[in-house]
Amino acid sequence: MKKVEVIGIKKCFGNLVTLEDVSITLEENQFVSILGPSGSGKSTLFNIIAGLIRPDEGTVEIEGENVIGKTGRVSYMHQKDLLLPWKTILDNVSIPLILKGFPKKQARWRAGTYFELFGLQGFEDYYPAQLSGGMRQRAALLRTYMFSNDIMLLDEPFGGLDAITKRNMQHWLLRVLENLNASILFITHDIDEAIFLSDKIYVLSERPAKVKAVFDVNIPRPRNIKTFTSKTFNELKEDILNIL
Ligand SMILES: Nc1ncnc2c1ncn2[C@@H]1O[C@H](COP(=O)(O)OP(=O)(O)OP(=O)(O)O)[C@@H](O)[C@H]1O
Repeated sequence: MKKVEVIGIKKCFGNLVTLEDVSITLEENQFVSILGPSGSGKSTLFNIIAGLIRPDEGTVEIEGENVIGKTGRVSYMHQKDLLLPWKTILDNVSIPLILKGFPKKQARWRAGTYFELFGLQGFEDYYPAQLSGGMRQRAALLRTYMFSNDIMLLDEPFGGLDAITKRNMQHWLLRVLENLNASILFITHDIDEAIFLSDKIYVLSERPAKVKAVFDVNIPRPRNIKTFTSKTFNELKEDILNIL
């Protein structure tokens, strides 16, 4: 089933054309990456899918429903999605449930049931500043997941992490996703990350961003450290590098 269908999106800011005829499809339980140069309009595309801004042309359908200008249907993690420093991790992660109307106690209980899966068990009462960068990102991802369990837009969630933590987070994310029912759109600048995580990769051009190429990632799951050195991985990487 199609979870998200973006059709022919065009977006200008004044005279600046950022997106030009962009079409993207996300199927149920798929992991789809959007790879593109800085400033090409990837975040703008997510803002349009999330209903935060309106395109000049084109439509966005979520499960067949037109959602232009409608928020609340997907969960969205921004590049620098900060946890509230004055709230504990458990309270931070409970926020979406409280916004949805759950009483505080029930929200905390429900959010708490995911702490083990997200590698945060035992840190419920810590404050964000007391956690490592990787743990903070896992908490931010869990909070995102609490918004809407099925469709997540992740805008470079590992962009600010060091190389080793980033690699660990990529492996962790794949393991977690095996246990969750989620369809994911993922923005990244990192070709290795896109191949390792995705079922499909859209490569965007420089601004105005158009879809330059679409690659299916035919690498079996579960994937592991050996994936990075496999023949299929490296052939695909070469194909993508040739396009960029
Ligand atoms: N509200 C706005 N008003 C005017 N220009 C904007 C607005 N939002 C974005 N832009 C411009 O549109 C272009 C695309 O921005 P966007 O943030 O979508 O790019 P991006 O591909 O996500 O970049 P990065 O990878 O660096 O985050 C940029 O040139 C940006 O300056």
